[in-house]
Amino acid sequence: MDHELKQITVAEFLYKEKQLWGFENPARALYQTIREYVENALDATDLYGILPNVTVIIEQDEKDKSICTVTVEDNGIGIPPQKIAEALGKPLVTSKFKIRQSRGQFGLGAKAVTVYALSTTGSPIEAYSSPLDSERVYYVKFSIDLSTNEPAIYALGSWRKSTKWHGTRIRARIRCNWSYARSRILKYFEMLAIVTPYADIVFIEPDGTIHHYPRIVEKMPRPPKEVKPHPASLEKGELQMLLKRTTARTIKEFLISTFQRVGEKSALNVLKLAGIDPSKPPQSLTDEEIERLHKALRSYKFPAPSSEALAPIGAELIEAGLKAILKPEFVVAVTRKPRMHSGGHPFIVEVGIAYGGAIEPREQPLLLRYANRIPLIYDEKADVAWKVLEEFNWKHYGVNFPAPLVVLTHICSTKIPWKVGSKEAVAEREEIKEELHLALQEAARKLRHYLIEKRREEELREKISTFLRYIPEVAQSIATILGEDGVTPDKVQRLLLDTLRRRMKGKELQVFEQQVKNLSKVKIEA
Ligand SMILES: Nc1ncnc2c1ncn2[C@@H]1O[C@H](COP(=O)(O)OP(=O)(O)OP(=O)(O)O)[C@@H](O)[C@H]1O
Repeated sequence: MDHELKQITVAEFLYKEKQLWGFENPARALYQTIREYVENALDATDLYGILPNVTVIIEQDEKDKSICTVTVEDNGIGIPPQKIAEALGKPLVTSKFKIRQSRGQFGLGAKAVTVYALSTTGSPIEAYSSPLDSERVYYVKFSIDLSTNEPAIYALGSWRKSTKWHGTRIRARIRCNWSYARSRILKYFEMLAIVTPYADIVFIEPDGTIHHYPRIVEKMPRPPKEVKPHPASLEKGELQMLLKRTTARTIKEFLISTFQRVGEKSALNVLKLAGIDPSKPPQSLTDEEIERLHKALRSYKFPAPSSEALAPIGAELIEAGLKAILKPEFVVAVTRKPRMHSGGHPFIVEVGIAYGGAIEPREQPLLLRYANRIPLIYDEKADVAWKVLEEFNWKHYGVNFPAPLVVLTHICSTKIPWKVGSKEAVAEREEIKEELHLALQEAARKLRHYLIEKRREEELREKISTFLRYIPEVAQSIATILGEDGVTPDKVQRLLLDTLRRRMKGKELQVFEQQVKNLSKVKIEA
């Protein structure tokens, strides 16, 4: 039997399996290209405490409308000159293999665009970058050599800067379908503006139409900190790798220096549980000992992981974003406390609700999903947030459909359990599902309270207006019946209103005064 084995490079894999990375057709590929570049632009700014300015331009070829050039510019930290081609042209190279929340996670996004450009138009990518504090701008024109998995460089250059700009500008020429992708891309920017109200984003369509999402707040969420791994979060393979690489002299020292939440006492307890001598060198552990250590780390009750590596958006910013973009009459947001999923990965769930105002009534709530501040647009029904929303009973919260209701969900974590590499749906994890449900309940309770108040006010308005409708007539009749000098309908009306006023207080009085104003207006006009 012929059993020929062949190994392909990661670049070739990206080339052959485009659909896994969101490049399955020209419309989706255009959207995915924008996403990958914009998310890199935001990671290069807000993760480092820089208020982002991001410009995105799509141009269509004059002769062939199915070819687009996408340009994305940011004011981020830039890429060191000698690393530009590698960062954007060598698969699995990333600065984000850290335990800290970021939009990027795999080290593949920009490379998937490079490969897609190569496979559809054959064009290289052009990148300009000026790192923070650099006097120069660096230019690289590159692609990927599929057979070696290395960047293929076509041109290099650098020059002195004439402005203070720092950041990265990247340009890709790809096969696209602008008219099919347009609505999704616009939705993406709108969703992005909601959770990034501290960014200034400009998007220019091929016909020159400019969409500007201005910065509406100057305050940014605190950038997340890099932390050590939590001992319960590791797979056995990862533990093996760390044991191989460590410079610690004993296994006890290894545990204390490698992980968060492990001190002298817990290290000794875990090693006792695993039956391993604390003075043993880490590299000398047998496979069986590693297995026992892994089990002991998983079962030992360590304190919960630090949430410093997470950067939730915060209720205040979510509310500001929802208000600015959707113009609702009511908005509320909830940020839950940190928890762990899949053993030891910390996560935080946030939920926002916007109701009424400019929101169109729909048969079901409009769901806006986010993970690590990335808007998620495709594969809605495969997402854990969709499941939670589907099972939610809105009747308990006084909402009857059709209703003008938008629900925003945000999951942030040092490790988002993505369903596939294109990062469009979050997999179901019991802990995440539970938190989403609790956050939704908390926000929906506030909506119910608002709706009850609103209904009460409407009833009150109705009651008072019925009252007031008859007052001029009654005043007129009383004045006529009394028929005394000086008892005018006006005087009687004022007397009646004062009597009513004395019996009211709070909201009731407020509504009454509003309606009295209208009443006298009608009279004057008449
Ligand atoms: N605009 C940018 N500014 C600064 N650095 C950038 C920029 N774009 C890319 N990089 C660097 O290039 C690296 C690789 O980017 P790439 O999009 O391939 O992967 P990633 O963002 O790390 O992960 P993912 O595949 O999940 O998106 C990034 O980790 C970052 O270090």
